[in-house]
Amino acid sequence: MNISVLGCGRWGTFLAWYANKIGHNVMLWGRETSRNFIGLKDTRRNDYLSLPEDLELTSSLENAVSFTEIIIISISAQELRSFANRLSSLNEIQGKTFILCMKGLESTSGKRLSHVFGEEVGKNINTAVWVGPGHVQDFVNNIPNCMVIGSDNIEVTKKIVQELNSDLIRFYYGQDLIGNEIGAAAKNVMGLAAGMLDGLNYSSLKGSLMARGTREISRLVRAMGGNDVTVYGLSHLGDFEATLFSEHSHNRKFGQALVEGIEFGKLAEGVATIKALRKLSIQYDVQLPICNALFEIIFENKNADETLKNLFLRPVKFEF
Ligand SMILES: NC(=O)C1=CN([C@@H]2O[C@H](COP(=O)(O)OP(=O)(O)OC[C@H]3O[C@@H](n4cnc5c(N)ncnc54)[C@H](OP(=O)(O)O)[C@@H]3O)[C@@H](O)[C@H]2O)C=CC1
Ligand SMILES: O=C(CO)COP(=O)(O)O
Repeated sequence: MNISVLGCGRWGTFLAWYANKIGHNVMLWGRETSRNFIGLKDTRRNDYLSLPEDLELTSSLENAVSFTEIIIISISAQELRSFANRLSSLNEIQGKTFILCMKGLESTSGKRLSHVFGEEVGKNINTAVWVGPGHVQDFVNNIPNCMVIGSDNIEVTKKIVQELNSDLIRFYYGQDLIGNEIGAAAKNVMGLAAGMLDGLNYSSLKGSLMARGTREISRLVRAMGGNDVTVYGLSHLGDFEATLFSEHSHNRKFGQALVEGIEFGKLAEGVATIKALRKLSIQYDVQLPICNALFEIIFENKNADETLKNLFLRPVKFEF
């Protein structure tokens, strides 16, 4: 079938490459002035992969939307609202299925991305999310992984999975949008913490971070009406290897660079997500001590070593 991908950064370009590889006709959209887009047009490659000749590139949003019934979006999460607003002016979006391949929450409101998208584009469209572990560098070397696709409509979820499943990506049907979206966004925040631990020579603490981080996020998901078990699935815990341990993770590298006093220039979604989680922590009256410590380090310039060590001074409590 025809598939369009909107967003030609690291992940969007991979998604287009993947959809083409498994047999779909693909159109990849990027902004006309985008360095990513211009580079792809000129060389048909980026730092990670080469695009086959039959994959179409366009900078016309109208063309990309008219091309297909299934449209994948992968841009910076904080830009989704304005981008969705732009899409909402196109009549062609009516009745189509959009798949959000992003990991974040709106930093000013704490809203999930499917919520933000729905607010801007209205009701007469289907929205799904596609999250879970995976780095371009691994997939293009034929190393498979498992991911999850979820929506509010199981028939929509099944149809997307049927079109996108392959021996490179095994999909599971998501059953809990709240858990999948909060989990996917929050794993980036845990990735920032992991990078700080690496930079401070406390890498051995990453096991504890995994145990206490999942617990903290599962409390929030439950308070928000989701299923706390989802946090232990592919969208959160299942993504820890790719984020807390991988040399490819931008969030982990951001955290490490921060404590080493180096600037990290690439998109680390977890940074904006920390602000969203702080809002949700207050709104739902759930304590998020790890996220809170990261807020203090990143936005209040507190000393990372001391602030992380302070987590040890909290009162003793039951594990579960
Ligand atoms: N396993 C997974 O599920 C993975 C998911 N991701 C997620 O994918 C998302 C994108 O990450 P990544 O590709 O690494 O980021 P990049 O920075 O590489 O790409 C971001 C893209 O967003 C585009 N963009 C930004 N603002 C706008 C806007 N207002 N309108 C249209 N396009 C815009 C940029 O355009 P331009 O080219 O013009 O700069 C760029 O192409 C993130 O949410 C990330 O968490 C990332 C990796 C793996
Ligand atoms: O989501 C990802 C892996 O699943 C990518 O993580 P980073 O954005 O930290 O590189």
